Amino acid sequence: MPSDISVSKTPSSLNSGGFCEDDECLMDGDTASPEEISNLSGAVSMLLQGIGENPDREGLLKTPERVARSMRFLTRGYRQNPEELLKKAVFTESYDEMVLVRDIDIFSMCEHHLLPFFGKAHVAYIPDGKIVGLSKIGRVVEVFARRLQVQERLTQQIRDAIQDVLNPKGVAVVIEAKHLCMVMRGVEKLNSVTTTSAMSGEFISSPSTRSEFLRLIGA
Ligand SMILES: Nc1nc2c(ncn2[C@@H]2O[C@H](COP(=O)(O)OP(=O)(O)OP(=O)(O)O)[C@@H](O)[C@H]2O)c(=O)[nH]1
Ligand SMILES: [Zn+2]
Repeated sequence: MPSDISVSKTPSSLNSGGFCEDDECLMDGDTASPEEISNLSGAVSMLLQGIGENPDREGLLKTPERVARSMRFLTRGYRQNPEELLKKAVFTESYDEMVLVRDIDIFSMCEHHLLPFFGKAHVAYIPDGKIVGLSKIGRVVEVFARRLQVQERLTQQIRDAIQDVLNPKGVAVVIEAKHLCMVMRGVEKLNSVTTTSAMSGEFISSPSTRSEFLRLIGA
């Protein structure tokens, strides 16, 4: 097992819900203890042996720890609280037209094969007295994307978090993504793109609002 493991945060920075409480961790930090990295590295080492590799050959010596840290990064959304993130930048404003953040890059991992899916998210809401800092929309997308996912659930979780914190007149989320489990293995459909949507409030009740949103994202 690697002996030179440094950690950016101790488990004591986690609250009772398992989420990080301080700002750095809420945004980007990791909370891995040496023991967690060590356990994960051990599992990767077994995986290497399982595919017939020799984890002790030179090129693979540091791979278990690298993969452990990489997996922690790719799943860091489990340790971040999306609602707390959004609440950090909620402002009172009378603006009541649609706010749309388009073309947000997403990288997630399918829970079936642990392979990436990636693409764009488009997120809109219609404020009802409260707006949110624009970057927080991208951050909330990131929190849910950095977990093992299916695209449908990812889409709904983003909608629900924004709806719950802002209580706006409506939220709309569309995700367009390419799944590597359908591209580099399995059915091997290189150009397939999956689109999912989740909406609430006026995006459901008002066909013109929904159409405006779909037109603005070029759907
Ligand atoms: N609905 C949905 N399905 C997904 C997502 N990511 C991967 N999948 C699918 O999950 C399914 C798992 O099906 P299984 O038959 O259990 O697994 P498999 O034998 O590896 O399937 P193939 O990919 O068809 O080879 C596959 O159809 C994948 O395409 C996602 O985000 N949403
Ligand atoms: Zn998959």
